[in-house]
Amino acid sequence: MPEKLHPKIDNGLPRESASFAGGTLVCACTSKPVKVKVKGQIAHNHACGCTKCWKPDGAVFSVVAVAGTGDVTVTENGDKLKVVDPSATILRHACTGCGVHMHGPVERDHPFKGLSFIHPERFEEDGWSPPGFTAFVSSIIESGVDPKRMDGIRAQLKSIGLEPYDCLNPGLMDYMATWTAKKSGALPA
Ligand SMILES: N[C@@H](CCC(=O)N[C@@H](CS)C(=O)NCC(=O)O)C(=O)O
Ligand SMILES: [Zn+2]
Ligand SMILES: [Zn+2]
Repeated sequence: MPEKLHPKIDNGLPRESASFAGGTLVCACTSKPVKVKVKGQIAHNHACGCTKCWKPDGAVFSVVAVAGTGDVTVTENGDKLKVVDPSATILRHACTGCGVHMHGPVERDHPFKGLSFIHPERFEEDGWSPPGFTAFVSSIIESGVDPKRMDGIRAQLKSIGLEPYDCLNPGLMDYMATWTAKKSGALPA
């Protein structure tokens, strides 16, 4: 019996459209939903197993991607948003009505400064770039997943083509380490 990992990855990955030029993220409230416009295609879409990223009911993983913070604009009912943890790197703005995280800018000195984390499943439109890997897989245990299920879950992720990593993927880990090395002087800036 396969695990229910996330509705957008359990029945085949969503298809990217070359004509997708951005769209509108909408929260789950039936009245006065929060709307956030995103310009352009998203980047680094992935499944994330950490306890901090928003997941739909019943999902083991979140699906989360980034856009340039300058391309992300709250257009409706932004007064319903509240930052979940102001001390976190990602300032996750959650809807106080339904709990969906609508955007999460990184504003502090960090390799991801200037990027905003968003959940593309909340787009009204199709065509966004599908997830390409899975991050923070071991962290699902922190949400209560029995460690005995991990081998099966990792195998399932591999079969979907979402290579499981316990942190980020090698490309992003190298990018962050390069930023840190340039800051410390270990590599030339
Ligand atoms: N094991 C931790 C990992 C949390 C974590 O480091 N999450 C990553 C992936 S979203 C991150 O970059 N967090 C930065 C933040 O939460 O601001 C958990 O599951 O809570
Ligand atoms: Zn809402
Ligand atoms: Zn996460």
